[in-house]
Amino acid sequence: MAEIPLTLAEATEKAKELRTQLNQYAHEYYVADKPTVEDYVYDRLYKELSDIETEYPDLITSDSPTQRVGGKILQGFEKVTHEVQMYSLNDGFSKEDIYDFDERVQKLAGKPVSYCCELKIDGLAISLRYENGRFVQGATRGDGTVGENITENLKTVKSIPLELKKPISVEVRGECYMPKQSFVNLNKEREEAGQDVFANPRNAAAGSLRQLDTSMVAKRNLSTFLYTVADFGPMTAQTQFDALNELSEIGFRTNPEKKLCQTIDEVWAYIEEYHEKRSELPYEIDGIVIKTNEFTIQDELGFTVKAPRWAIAYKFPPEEAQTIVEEIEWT
Ligand SMILES: NC(=O)c1cnc(OC2CCCC2)nc1N
Repeated sequence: MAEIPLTLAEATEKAKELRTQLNQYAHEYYVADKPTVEDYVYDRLYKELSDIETEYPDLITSDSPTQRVGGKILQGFEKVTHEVQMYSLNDGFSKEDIYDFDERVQKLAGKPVSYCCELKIDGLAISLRYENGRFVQGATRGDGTVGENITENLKTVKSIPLELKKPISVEVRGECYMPKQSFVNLNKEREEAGQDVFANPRNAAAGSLRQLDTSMVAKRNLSTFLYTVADFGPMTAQTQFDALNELSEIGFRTNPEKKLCQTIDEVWAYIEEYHEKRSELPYEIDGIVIKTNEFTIQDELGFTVKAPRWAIAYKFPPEEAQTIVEEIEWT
């Protein structure tokens, strides 16, 4: 039976209800990795909202899930200057490098230091700015000072919230990456279409975010892990570990494998643990990032021109990265 058309007032109310419900389901699926409904439930509500928006285009809002599919053809990417520089990391390649780092930090800090250890996601660094809870700008790292405005492309990345859980103004940074399985599927498609394949998931993510057709980006199944707060706004975390939890509380996807270590021996054990586990992860990592946990100590130690003195990236031996992807291709 044909639905009786809604009045504008009914449609306005219904659209708001559907948006809230759909955005909650999308958060559970793409951010929390804990979906509570089957896809068909989401799809049915999505169609209901899409039909209302077709009937009443004025009801379309920037945080409507229908805006995630892209559809804009960009002319190019404008430049963005990062108010807070996006630093890179000094690298370590051996156990000795990591223990030397600990010695330097303990000496500079002049007191016991705890470390927040994080998997080093092998993707593309991005910066996201929110005003009163709304996503207003997304940019690449570029050279650390000037990056490219890729806001429209990032709006199609489902794990990036268009609206935070609190109406706060913050700037956060993290990694945009392509999951291993999505990488394998994309290369299979490209091979069948006679196109060049991507060498690795990082290149595939970078290539996807450079697309000028935003509907292409929407199809690439990119995801994110956020790990830095550049502008805290009203956020209160005093340590890196708490900041990661606070990022998650306001709606961002953060990596669940983080560990707070009280000694460098614990750090080294964590490095060995994930050197073993990396092939089982659904995304590529190229090492482990070790950060002094307390922000007071980070402030004391500060930065060199390019990188913080209070962090180091332990890099896994590169040759294994290739094997990991080859193994995946045969599954
Ligand atoms: N690829 C990563 O997963 C990653 C990269 N960088 C950082 O922290 C840097 C950022 C600026 C100072 C410390 N953390 C990470 N987890």
